[in-house]
Amino acid sequence: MTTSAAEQLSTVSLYERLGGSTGIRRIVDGMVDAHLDNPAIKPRFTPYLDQPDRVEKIKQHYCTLFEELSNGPGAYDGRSMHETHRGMNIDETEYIAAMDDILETMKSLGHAEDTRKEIAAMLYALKDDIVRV
Ligand code: HEM
Repeated sequence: MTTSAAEQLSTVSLYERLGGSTGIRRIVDGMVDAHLDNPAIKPRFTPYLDQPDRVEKIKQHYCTLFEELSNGPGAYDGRSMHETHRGMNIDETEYIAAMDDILETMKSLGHAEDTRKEIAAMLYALKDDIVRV
């Protein structure tokens, strides 16, 4: 009996499909580079460039968030999404721009469409804690 690609996919956890902790770090590095190159949201992030320690901490928090969302070993230990983004007055256009950066980074790293869609759905579920809070 042969196993279809869809059946094989369903047996590999999202965390594994992301490439584990190393793969997640690659996504986060690419995503931050993309944010810094994206005119829609770049000004939000450039002020942190002279604080490399803080950028590294934010990246680590992003990594643990992705690990937790994908049922990997990491547990998110940063501030809540609401607390982190409260007072920034982030609008929908910025939110979509950030999502696009993440999904385009994943695409360029070779992640399958199904995997990208799962991440998109997870991130979209966080929207109400990030936009206009
Ligand atoms: C796609 C949805 C988003 C997710 C999952 C997300 C997640 C995160 C995480 C995990 C942190 C680190 C929190 C910490 O270190 O305690 C963070 C920080 C930050 N996010 Fe977001 N974010 C999203 C969208 C956005 C958008 C759309 C903007 C603005 C355009 C934004 C601006 C920031 C800034 C400026 C920080 C640094 C805050 C600080 O350290 O003071 N984020 N975000």
